[in-house]
Amino acid sequence: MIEIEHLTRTYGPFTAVDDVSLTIEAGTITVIVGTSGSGKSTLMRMVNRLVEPTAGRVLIDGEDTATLAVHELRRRIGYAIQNHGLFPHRTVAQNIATVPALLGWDRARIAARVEELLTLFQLDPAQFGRRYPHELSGGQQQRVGVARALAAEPKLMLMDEPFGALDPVIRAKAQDDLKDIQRKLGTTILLVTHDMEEAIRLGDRIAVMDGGRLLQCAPPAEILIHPATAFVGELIGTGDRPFRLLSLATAAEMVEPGAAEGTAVAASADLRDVFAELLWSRRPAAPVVDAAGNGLGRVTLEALIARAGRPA
Ligand SMILES: Nc1ncnc2c1ncn2[C@@H]1O[C@H](COP(=O)(O)OP(=O)(O)OP(=O)(O)O)[C@@H](O)[C@H]1O
Repeated sequence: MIEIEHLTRTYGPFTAVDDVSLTIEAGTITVIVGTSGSGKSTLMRMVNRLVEPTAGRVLIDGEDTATLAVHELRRRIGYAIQNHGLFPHRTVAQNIATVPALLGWDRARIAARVEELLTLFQLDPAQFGRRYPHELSGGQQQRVGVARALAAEPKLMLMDEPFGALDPVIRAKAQDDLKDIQRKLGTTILLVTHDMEEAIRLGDRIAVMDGGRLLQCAPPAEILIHPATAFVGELIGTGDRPFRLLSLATAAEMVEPGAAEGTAVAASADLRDVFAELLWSRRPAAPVVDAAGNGLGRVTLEALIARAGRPA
């Protein structure tokens, strides 16, 4: 568990982060969103002490980070940033191996981990492991940056716009992969993004910042339905609200008994995609199947419309 208590950072007369308190439960993803310059990166960097707080403190599993040696703290925390920060004179494999090597893993274990991560991020280990960062595209560098941050399976990951340079298809895949890895390892993640879709897709909780202050920190549905201020509502995008609300649930949660015609939708499909499919194919309902293709029932347009509205 991460406890951020009254964190403040000033630069001269300017307050970049203003008395922010926030608790992040172990094994959850908290996504920080906010306008440019609202203090998101500064808040995150105070967790691994790339920026020292002016006031306040951060506790990791009850331990005050100010009492730890900085290198010790950073070794424990994975850190992935938009411009990836790869070491230019080390190969991709060496970059990913950085923290495991510091931790004294044996060579075979490191090699296996590098191969596993490159494969996970769809980079052929034989081809990419030996290359240098300048021999990769921006999106490939970014994936290597995330792989490096994950290499030693840190319990806590800080991610600052980690998927910013990825195209929408790879981005969605990288987000799904991150979520899978996070569930599998129980990693706690604090992630900064400008992309509200990403925040809703990944966040167990979304923290909204403005002018250095934390305006609201709550699960996505709560933020969508009850934004704490008009600014939070604006940031979350009022025009997209019904669709974003639908995107939080899957067909499995809305399945009802009965038949329907046409192509089936997967139980794991999110309700926004199901809604789009029904509108596009001009159907009042679609059959729902599980991963093995067994029929589970149907989902209806009527039920989706009811679900997309603000709860009474
Ligand atoms: N070293 C510094 N000296 C002075 N001001 C700084 C320093 N670092 C950050 N700031 C200021 O603090 C504010 C918050 O910066 P921060 O990088 O945390 O914002 P952000 O929300 O992450 O922005 P963005 O979304 O644009 O990356 C900005 O106004 C920035 O100019």
